Amino acid sequence: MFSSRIPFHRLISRCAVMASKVLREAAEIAQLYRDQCRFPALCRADVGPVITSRFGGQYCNVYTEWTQRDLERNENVKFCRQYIVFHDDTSVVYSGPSGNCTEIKGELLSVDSPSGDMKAVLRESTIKGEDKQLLEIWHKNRKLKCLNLTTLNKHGKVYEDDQFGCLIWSHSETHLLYVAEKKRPKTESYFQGPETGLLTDEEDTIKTDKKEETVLGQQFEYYEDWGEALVNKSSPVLCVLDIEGSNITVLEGIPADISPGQAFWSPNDTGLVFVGWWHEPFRLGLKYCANRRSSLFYVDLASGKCEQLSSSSSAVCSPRLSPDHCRVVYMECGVFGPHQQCNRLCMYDWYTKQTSVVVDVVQRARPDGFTGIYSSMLSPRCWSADSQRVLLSCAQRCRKDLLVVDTSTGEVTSLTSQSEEGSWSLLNIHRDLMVVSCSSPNCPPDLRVGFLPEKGSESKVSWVTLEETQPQADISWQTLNFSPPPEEDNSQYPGLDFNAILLKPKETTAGSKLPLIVMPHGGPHSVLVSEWFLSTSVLCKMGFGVLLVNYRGSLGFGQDSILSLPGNIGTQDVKDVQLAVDSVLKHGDFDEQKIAVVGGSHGGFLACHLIGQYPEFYKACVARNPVTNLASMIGSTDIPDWCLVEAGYEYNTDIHLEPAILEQMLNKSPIKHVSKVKTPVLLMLGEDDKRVPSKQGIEYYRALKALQVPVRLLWYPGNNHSLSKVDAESDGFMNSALWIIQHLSL
Ligand SMILES: CSCC[C@H](NC=O)C(=O)N[C@@H](CO)C(=O)O
Repeated sequence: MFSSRIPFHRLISRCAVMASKVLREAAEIAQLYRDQCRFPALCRADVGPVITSRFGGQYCNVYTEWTQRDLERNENVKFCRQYIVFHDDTSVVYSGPSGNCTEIKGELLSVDSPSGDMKAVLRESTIKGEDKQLLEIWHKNRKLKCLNLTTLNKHGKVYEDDQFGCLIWSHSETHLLYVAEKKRPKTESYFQGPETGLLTDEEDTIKTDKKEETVLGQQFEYYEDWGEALVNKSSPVLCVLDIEGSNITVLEGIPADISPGQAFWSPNDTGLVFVGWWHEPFRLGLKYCANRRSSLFYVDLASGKCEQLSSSSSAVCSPRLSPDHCRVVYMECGVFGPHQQCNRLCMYDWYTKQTSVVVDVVQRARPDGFTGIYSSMLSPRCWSADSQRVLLSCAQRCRKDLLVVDTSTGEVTSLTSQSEEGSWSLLNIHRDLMVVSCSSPNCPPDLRVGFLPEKGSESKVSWVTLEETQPQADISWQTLNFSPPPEEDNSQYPGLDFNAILLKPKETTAGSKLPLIVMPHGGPHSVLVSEWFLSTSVLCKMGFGVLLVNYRGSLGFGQDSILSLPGNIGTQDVKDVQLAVDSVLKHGDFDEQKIAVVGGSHGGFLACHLIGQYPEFYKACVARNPVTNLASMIGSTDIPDWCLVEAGYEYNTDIHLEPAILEQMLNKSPIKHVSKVKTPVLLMLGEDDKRVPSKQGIEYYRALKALQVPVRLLWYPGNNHSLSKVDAESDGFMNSALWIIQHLSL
């Protein structure tokens, strides 16, 4: 059994040192997960008006909102905490919390008026057993008004999502703007209404001052929606509330083929500026898809005239008005093609009506290291006080940095590239006071404020921490860079490199080898930045090494890297991940027999590919809502264009699928390699996933069953693509960890 050339005692001791200690008991893992869940994440920050005290000192209030998983209540709780910041014109003099945390319940949206005197809240509430949406107006310590929007019945549900939703005060503070679903006709069956075919609903007649028509035979009408995470959101309308008169106007004049969202008041409140997405001939999923044809529009309130302000052939998002009300910045990228790309930062001059490109698409990293703009959204406010510079946070390779853009020169300067921390997120900026959050793979998010230094002194920003977090001493992390060997270089896009983040438990027994979990991200045009993740920190504390791979095609490395992948999925990305793993193994810290792969969506696609293409290598696999067969997915996903583009074809809404195209899609899919799989697979599927319908996972499950490869399927009702409900996420984590422990024989 043993080689005679190695003495038996040495073999025993070698086995003993090689076995690294991993936490295996379910109860202990659950306790660790529970402990790590106690670090909240920031989701919003607002800066209130500057107040000058009797003694001449200036101060302002910083309002923050946080979310935290509550495993006992099985929900994500949201709470707020406020801070007082005393400052002079350029620096923070004193700061501290003003009071404790308060849980926020039932609020869908809330916003202070520009002066800070009033507050508007959109609330959901159950009244006499029925769900209602209420719009409340608060003034100082009083609730001035509460409108029951559901009963008023001027429109459907108010949109509270990031894609379309908004709740915005007019500059005059007399009106509020929001987006809601268009009112639908009341319907009844041909066999339930009176024979006249037209009914009136008395209750609605009273509430809406108008006879409401009931149409017959349309109860089963299909309304397209905007896909994954935007279900039942079909036809948004812009709504304006006149606060004094409690009057709601649903805006007309917006072209019938446009869905409006992300709206705000124009200078002088003469009209509304919004992003309009074209929805003909049909709607495609919008979440994670910045590449949908859309433009900036202005609708004039007096005339109802609607004007298009940006190009008809691009995709735009996040328009933000400058403090002097003269200019609007927004991000723009190409239509169709990769779902997330390098953005252009554009600027529209309100008075000259001229548009300029402030920062263009970056094909390759510039000599100063700038790789382009990859933010999915600009922060609610992003302008410097003098309306000259714009601040944003975005991935630069695998680190999220704070960048300042000078709008007159297009010059980009990083505020954070020299810092030691992992990644930075801009929450807000107001009168040059920046509110940011900073985290690392071993340090949960903190909260800091600092003044934007004047141009030329950007590196001199001095941060004041309002909420501190401690780095976790038992986790170490590093960034690793990789260059593909010549035979894997992309001839169309030569010389591209990529990177990975490696997390390791700090304390390891000398000579022992760690088990390794490989995690490629989804998208594929997405990126894993060096920030805090709950699951990776728990796995690392359990005793695993974790390798997060940003293969070629990831965001943050230049547009060429993104463009190098479509047409090459299933090969280039798979080989990049394997190269990263092989390189890490060469350093000898990890046990080659104890490697697992975990991924969701396109990351699940890669996990399934890796176990098919490297059948002896991975000892356990976990796949969340994986893409397993592009050819069978194209007809059922909310983003069929993804299948064609990533398979290397152009997409048109009237595309006719040829057998050769379907064959290519099949060839690039993990199912093609399934007969070689030996690795035990844990599948986790969301019943309501519109992006990668659960049938993808089931197709793979059946194939593995037929091949007698160990497979287990976890089915999460009420969950969509992200499997992010608290019980699904925590159950998924526990089962993944235990699956890996079992099949790595730990
Ligand atoms: C047809 S679904 C393609 C995969 C999916 N892409 C975009 O939604 C994906 O990988 N999603 C990632 C996020 O980008 C995920 O982790 O869910």
